[in-house]
Order: sequence, then C-alpha cells, then structure tokens
Amino acid sequence: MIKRSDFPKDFLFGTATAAYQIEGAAKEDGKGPSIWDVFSHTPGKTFNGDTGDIACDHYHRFKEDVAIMKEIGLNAYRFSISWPRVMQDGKNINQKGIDFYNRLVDELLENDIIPFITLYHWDLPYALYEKGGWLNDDIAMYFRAYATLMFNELGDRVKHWITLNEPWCSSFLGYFTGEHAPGHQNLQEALIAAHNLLRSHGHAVQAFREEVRDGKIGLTNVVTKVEPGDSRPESFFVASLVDKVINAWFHDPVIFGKYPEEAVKNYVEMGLNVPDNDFDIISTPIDFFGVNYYTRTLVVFDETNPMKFSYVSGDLPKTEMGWEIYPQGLFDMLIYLKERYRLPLYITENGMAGPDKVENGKVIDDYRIEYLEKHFEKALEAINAGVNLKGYFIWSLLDNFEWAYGYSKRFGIVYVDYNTQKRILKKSAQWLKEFLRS
Ligand SMILES: OC[C@@H]1[C@@H](O)[C@H](O)[C@@H](O)c2[nH]c(CCc3ccccc3)c[n+]21
Repeated sequence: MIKRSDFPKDFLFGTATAAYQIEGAAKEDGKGPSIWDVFSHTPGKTFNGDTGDIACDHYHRFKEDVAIMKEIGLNAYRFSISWPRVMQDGKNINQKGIDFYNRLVDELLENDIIPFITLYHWDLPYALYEKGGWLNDDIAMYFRAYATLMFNELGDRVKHWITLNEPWCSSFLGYFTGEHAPGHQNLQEALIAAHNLLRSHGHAVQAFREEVRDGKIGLTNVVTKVEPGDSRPESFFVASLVDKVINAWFHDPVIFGKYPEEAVKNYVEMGLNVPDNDFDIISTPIDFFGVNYYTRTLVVFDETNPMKFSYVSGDLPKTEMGWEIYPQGLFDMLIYLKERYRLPLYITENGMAGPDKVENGKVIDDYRIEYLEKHFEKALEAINAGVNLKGYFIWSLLDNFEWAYGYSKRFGIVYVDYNTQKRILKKSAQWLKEFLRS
C-alpha cells in the first residue's frame, strides 16, 4: 500500500476543474456567452439538453469548495478562467469577472492551496467565434491580449500557468468529429484550428516571460497509450499514425518546432494543407507539460473509413465513460514524454466516472479508490524510474458538467446533488484525506 511519504516532500496533490463545467452564473455580472453556452443550448448536442447555466454554482459557492479542498488536505488546485467572463466579447474588460478570480485566488492562498490556472479550457467567447474563432489567424492576438490581462491581474499571486487544455480536443473534437463546440466536421478546419491554438499558446508564453518573470508556464495535452486492436500489420501502422496525432501533434511543435513527419505525410496524401508558419513562436520555451491521462486507445485498420482506422473497445474493466482502466498506460506515457521531451511533468488530470449513488447519505465509491490507488502507484513507479513528475491533479474535485454527456457522468471525489447543490464527500475523498496524512 503506497503512502504519501513515498512521494517527494514537495510533490503536489490537487484536484482539477474547468470554468464552464462548475461555475454556472452563465450570464451573471457581465459574463458573455462562450461557444459552449451556445452549443449546449443547441437541441441534440448534449445529453438530456443539459447546459452549464448553473452547473455546480461554484461562482457563488467557491468558498465552500475551497474549504472542502482544505479539509481533505490538498495543497494545489487547477482551475480555468472563463475568457468570456473577463472579456465578454473577447476584447472589453469585465472587472466584475476579474474580481471573481481575484477572490478565488485569495481564498486558495489563505488556505495554503497553490493555484494552477488554465487560461483556455474550451469556452471561447462566442463573439470571437463569430469572427472565425480558431480558424481566424488573428485569434492569436486576441488570446495574447487576454493572457496578458490575466498575467497582470493575477500574476503577482499565481505562479503556475497552463495556456491551453487539450488542444487536440478543441481542434479535432470541435472541428472534425463535431462532438464538441463549435460542432464543425471538417478535417482541414481541424488542422487550421490546431495550428492557431498552438500559435496562440506560443504568443501567450512570450507575453508571460514579459509579465510574470518568476512564474512557470506550460501546456496540458491529453495523452493515451495507443495500441493496435488486432495483430494485422496494417493495424500496427494506423496505430502508429493515431499515436502521432494524439500524442505528438501538440507536443512536437512546442519542443522541436515542427509536426511529426509521418502524420504530416499522411494528411498531405489525403490532399490536406498542413499549416507551417510561426513555429518559432509556437516553440517559445516552456517550463513543463501537463499530462491528462485516463485510459488507452485501441485502433484497427479499417478501409471503410477515410482515415483508414477505427477505434475498438478492449476487454479490460471499464469506467462509466466506457474507457478501459489501464494504469500501466500512465507509466508508459510518462516514460515516453520524459524520453522524448525532457521537461518537468505534472499529471494535470486523472480520474474516473463511476456509477456513484447516494445511499444513507454516503457514496461508497471503492472502485474510484482502487482506480486512484493503482494510478498513484504507477506515478510513483515513474518517479522512481527517473521521471521528473512534480504533481498530480485528480479529475475532479466535484461532479460537474461533462460536456456532451451533460450531468450523466460523475467524476468527482465530491458528490454534487444538482437539485440542492449539496456537496457530499465520497468515500474516495475520505480515503484521499487519510492518504495525504500517511
Ligand atoms: O472526461 C473527463 C475530462 C473532462 O471533464 C475535462 O474537461 C477534459 O480536460 C478531459 N479530457 C479527457 C481525456 C479525453 C480523452 C481520452 C482518451 C483519448 C482522447 C481523449 C477527459 N477529460
């Protein structure tokens, strides 16, 4: 049984959330609409028509939520800023929105919790989407202005920043599969959006070096252990391509100043244009990578698909998301990232959706305790194998708005009764509290 004391003394244990998933107050105090406000209000886009209008009402209940983190004994908290809350049209400053984040940061610091801020966790101001959003090259300048504003407002107290959360999701789910806002289905657009996300990242890093000299800034990507779902050589080939798109497309340009060639070649052969400008800006040096790990991804050759592959479901035990529980993949991906990029790492998301039910006022989520324990063990194994892993943020503190799945998936270590907004610490939160004292 691993103990907290097995980890380095200065290792951070925290939880992670995102603005649109927990804040609510979707139109309060001058907040403008994001693409997720519009997408979730579009019939058919989210489970049950769920929206982030109220969510966990964190905008009003943040002190209670910080107190819960303190009670558990967490020493860090990763959250995102809602861009349209602080610049409702992507340009004009909304002081009331900024004041909320000032109050939140002060509350965290008063409780000895280190804030990690994600500047963009998918809630683009709708006004900027109407100007082309991530397809408009000018977006990088808007993002730089937004980032500069937040560095100036909070950079005196917040020393850990993440520019983007999972640009792969923003671009490929938002512009190719259409599962996420803004719901486009165009692979060429996805490549353009991906490139403008990376350009925006680079501009924000440049601004950071000017505004917050003593801070650390990084980029959070999803990583997943991609494996062939059968033994055909073609499946190994497509698995290698998918691996490069998910696990290298948004890392390589930031470190090497170029996209992975095999994947570029594949897109060019499909007749697509792969943007190739501004790699000098994109590769402005960063201080760490954030790693969002949940599961592995199995792919097989499938010529009926224009991409020549399809995802298949493996036979390991799965979470409520249908994702296999595969802790070994966390170790493998941490080693991969260390050996390819040689940067400090934070696990900025890891956790599971479970069949959480309240019985006699309690939520007995032993499955989540086992999931976390097994992934903690693999993280420790990676540290002992020489990975410079500096922290671990559990997804998530609270049950929250799970994008297209609405409120049907519960990832929190704290249960949220959405009818009453009552918070109930699950057994996993109690287990974590003990672990952090072990
Ligand atoms: O689905 C749980 C969380 C979301 O609530 C977060 O907002 C988002 O950052 C986030 N990303 C992932 C990874 C999704 C994924 C898994 C496997 C392969 C590709 C993407 C899981 N999650």
